[in-house]
Amino acid sequence: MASPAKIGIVTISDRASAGIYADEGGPAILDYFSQALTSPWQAITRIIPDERAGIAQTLVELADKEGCCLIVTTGGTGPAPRDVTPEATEDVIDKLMPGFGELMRQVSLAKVPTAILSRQLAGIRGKSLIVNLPGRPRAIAECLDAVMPAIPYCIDLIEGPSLETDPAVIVAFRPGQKPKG
Ligand SMILES: Nc1ncnc2c1ncn2[C@@H]1O[C@H](COP(=O)(O)OP(=O)(O)OP(=O)(O)O)[C@@H](O)[C@H]1O
Ligand SMILES: Nc1nc2c(c(=O)[nH]1)N[C@H]1C(S)=C(S)[C@@H](COP(=O)(O)O)O[C@H]1N2
Repeated sequence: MASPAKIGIVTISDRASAGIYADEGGPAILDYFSQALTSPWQAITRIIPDERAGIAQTLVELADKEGCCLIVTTGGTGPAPRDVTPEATEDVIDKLMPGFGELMRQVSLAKVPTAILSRQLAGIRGKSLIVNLPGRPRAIAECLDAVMPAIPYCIDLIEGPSLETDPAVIVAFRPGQKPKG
C-alpha cells in the first residue's frame, strides 16, 4: 500500500511558539484536512517564531527531508515589522503560484476589509506546494475552502501523491475527470 501523503502544518507566531497563548491555527488546519481528505495522510506539525531564517529552514526541512507534498503555514503575512512569512517562503520556492494569494484575498475581502493587509502567497519547492494562510484562526477555513478544489490537481502536476477528498466537504477539480459525488 502507498505510504500516506505527508502534509506540513506550520504555525508561525511569536506568542504561540513561546506558549503565551495556545496555538489554535495548527489544530484548525489539522481539523480541516481531517474532514476534507479521504486518502491516507499524515500531519507533520511545527510551531515556530516569526524569524525569516527559521521559517525558511523549517519549510526546507518539511519539503526536502520529510517529503511533504503540501505545506500550509499560518501567521506572519501582514505588514507588521515581524511579519516575514511571505519573504521566507519566497526564499525557498522555485516557482511562485500567484493565483492562490489572489483568490484567497478576494474571498477574504468579502468577510473582512483588512484582508488586503495579508501578503499571503503560495509556491512550489521541488515536489511540495507551500501555501501561506493568515494568522487569525477563522481565516483558515475561509482561505482553504477557496483554494482546496485546485490543490489535489496541483499536487498531481508536481508528481506528488494523489489526494482524494470527501465531495460532501470539498470537490477536488481535475480537468478531464468527472467530479466525484
Ligand atoms: N496560532 C495562533 N493561535 C491563536 N490565535 C492566533 C494565532 N496566530 C495568530 N492569532 C491571532 O491572530 C492575530 C493576528 O495574527 P498575527 O500573525 O498577525 O500575530 P501577531 O499579532 O504578529 O502575534 P504573534 O506572532 O505573537 O501571534 C493575533 O494577534 C492573535 O490574536
Ligand atoms: N480570511 C481572512 N483573511 C484575513 C483575515 C481574516 O480574519 N480572515 N485577517 C486579516 C488581517 S486583520 C491581517 S492583519 C492580515 C495578516 O494577518 P497575519 O499577519 O496574521 O498573517 O490577514 C488578513 N486576512
